Amino acid sequence: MRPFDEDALSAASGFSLAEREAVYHAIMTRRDVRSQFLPDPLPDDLVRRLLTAAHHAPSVGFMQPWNFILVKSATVRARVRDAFARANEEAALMFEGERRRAYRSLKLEGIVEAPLGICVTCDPTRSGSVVLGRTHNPRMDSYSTVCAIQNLWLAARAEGVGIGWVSIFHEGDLKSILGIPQHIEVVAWLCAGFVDRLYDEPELSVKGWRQRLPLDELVFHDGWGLNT
Ligand SMILES: Cc1cc2c(cc1C)N(C[C@H](O)[C@H](O)[C@H](O)COP(=O)(O)O)c1[nH]c(=O)[nH]c(=O)c1N2
Repeated sequence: MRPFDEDALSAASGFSLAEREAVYHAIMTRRDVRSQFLPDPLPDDLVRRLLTAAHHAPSVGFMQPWNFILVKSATVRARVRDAFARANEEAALMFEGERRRAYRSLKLEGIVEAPLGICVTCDPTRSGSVVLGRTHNPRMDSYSTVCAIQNLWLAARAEGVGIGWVSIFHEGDLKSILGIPQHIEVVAWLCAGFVDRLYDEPELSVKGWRQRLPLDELVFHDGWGLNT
């Protein structure tokens, strides 16, 4: 049986206790940011570190299907915000009564406030039509792109940069504003900027929209629904 004392763990993983705790600290305190962005531009070398973290994500067949469109232009970001506003009004109408009122009270983007927008895309043709690991599920390239986004999000947390993922768009609007070719999938619009404070819990939770589910209700053993 392998020993699991502190020294053995550090030796085996190459992470000291403080480094292991730092990984969990980034995970637990990462937040989706909508309204706390500071206007200061992000230095290019910092943005480069975030993109490098994203680019080291796992990807199906190592296809690396992502691209990152960096949008500093206030004019372009205003057009993206207008596209959000149109889609968001449609979204509001999908909820009824009190829930619609609550939805409308939420701030769900910081597209203009954040000094940088990062549109993350997925190119399904990046490594040919037959991709190792994607042969029976075509969505694996999108999943890979999401892994890149999560890497970026966690690295950003450690750098004091807030990230807000905005998904309330017609994809065609973003493609048209940014000149993205038809065959490329838009996976995310990320608002990025320095923050000096973050919510301790998800903003949707703090605002009473929805609470974190108990982990034990989500874990099954040896088959669906088997959690005894
Ligand atoms: C794929 C996807 C898409 C979106 C999001 C997330 C993800 C993963 N989230 C953020 C989401 O609301 C948030 O992650 C959860 O509420 C949990 O909060 P924390 O991220 O832990 O702060 C999000 N938030 C928002 O205000 N507007 C949006 O359009 C979206 N879209």
